[in-house]
Amino acid sequence: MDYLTAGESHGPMLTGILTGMPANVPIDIAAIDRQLTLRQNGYGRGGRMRIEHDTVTVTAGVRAGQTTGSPIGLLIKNRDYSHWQDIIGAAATNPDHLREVTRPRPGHADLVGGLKYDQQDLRNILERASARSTAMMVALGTMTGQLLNTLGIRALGYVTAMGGHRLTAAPVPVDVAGLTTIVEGNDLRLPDDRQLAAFHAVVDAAKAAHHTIGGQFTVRIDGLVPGIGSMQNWRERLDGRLAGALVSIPAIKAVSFGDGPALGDEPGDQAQDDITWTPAAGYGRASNHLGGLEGGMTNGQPLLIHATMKPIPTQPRGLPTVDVRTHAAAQAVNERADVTAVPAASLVAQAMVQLTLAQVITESFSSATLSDLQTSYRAFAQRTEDRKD
Ligand SMILES: Cc1cc2nc3c(=O)[nH]c(=O)nc-3n(C[C@H](O)[C@H](O)[C@H](O)COP(=O)(O)O)c2cc1C
Ligand SMILES: C=C(O[C@@H]1CC(C(=O)O)=C[C@@H](OP(=O)(O)O)[C@H]1O)C(=O)O
Repeated sequence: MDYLTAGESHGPMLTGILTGMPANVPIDIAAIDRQLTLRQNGYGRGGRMRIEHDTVTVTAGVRAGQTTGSPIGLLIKNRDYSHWQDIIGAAATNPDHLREVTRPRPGHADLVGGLKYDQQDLRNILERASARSTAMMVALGTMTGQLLNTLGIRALGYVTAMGGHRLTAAPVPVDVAGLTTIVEGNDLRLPDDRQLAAFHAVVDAAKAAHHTIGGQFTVRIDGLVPGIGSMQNWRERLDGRLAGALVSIPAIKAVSFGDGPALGDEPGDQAQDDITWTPAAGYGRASNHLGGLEGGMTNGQPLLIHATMKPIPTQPRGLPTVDVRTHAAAQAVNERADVTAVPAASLVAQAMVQLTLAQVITESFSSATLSDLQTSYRAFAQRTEDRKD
């Protein structure tokens, strides 16, 4: 399984291609559109999200609601393109250099991308570096999530901190199924909606002060059998693949598992998860400090992955920079921007986890068709289950 996207932020559309999906997987396009809407709806997002109404069109690989095993083509239109087609359309000449960017924004790809790709108009860099592409990642990830659901695997991304303000209590439901209703029912993807007003106030204060905020989120995955991933070679370690996928999301600067950085401070005997066994449940764990991963493999506990998003780099006041035409000191261009996008990022991370797990699982088990995959996955699960007695 592999996937690619193409598309500029203000170009006509985003394009996605997903190869390696088994045949005969039921695809619910309306459910993908619901996730696209959730990605757009986070409190603290900027004016662009009032222009777009993301929906996906499936152009290949799905027939009558089921995958055929062929490459899947997806597209999401950019409504904003109607304002940009004379500026960045493939045939546009833009003789008046409208919306040209020569004052690169610190924290963005603008400067280094311009140097690397030898572009005088840095818009040619920022258009592609923009996190607009994450809309397509959510469409692709949700589609692979529908495959994972058929194996009993469910993932959920939710927010735990914004602008230095943290959730004050542990979330009440402790499984993905219970958490999903709460998380998808509020506009900050919080697992405890009683704390929504306090988080809204943090976003409002940032907006009023004309600055931006980042935060932290968790992706939890339930239903994975032990033994997904491998300790054999570094490329096969699931922790490495998940971490790589998550830090590839724009603005994600740290990823950890289980107790994360706190593990470095804990005494050794309290930082592991004691192994238990009962005739009814087989192997179990007394805790989940390690977030469900040992030796680069799932251990049957829920996966708990945490990530940190830096504050949105575009600043309403424009940070100090240099004009690339003159090398004179300048104020960075102020593109329209979000105050924060941590809720959206938590959903993008959920999608990246879904894509990564679907890749690893289809690599590990026979997967030409959904029934091939279900048969070989269940046989593997059964073999490890049988070790209970
Ligand atoms: C969902 C989402 C929305 C974002 N919105 C903005 C934005 O409105 N303005 C901005 O400057 N950066 C935004 N970013 C972050 C930038 O895209 C990102 O910081 C930039 O491309 C540089 O990448 P890096 O931070 O990984 O180095 C957003 C990121 C995500 C995931
Ligand atoms: C378009 C999206 O996010 C964009 C990501 C982004 C950036 O620099 O990453 C900058 C902003 O774009 P614009 O300048 O058009 O307002 C965000 O709105 C999206 O999430 O769909």
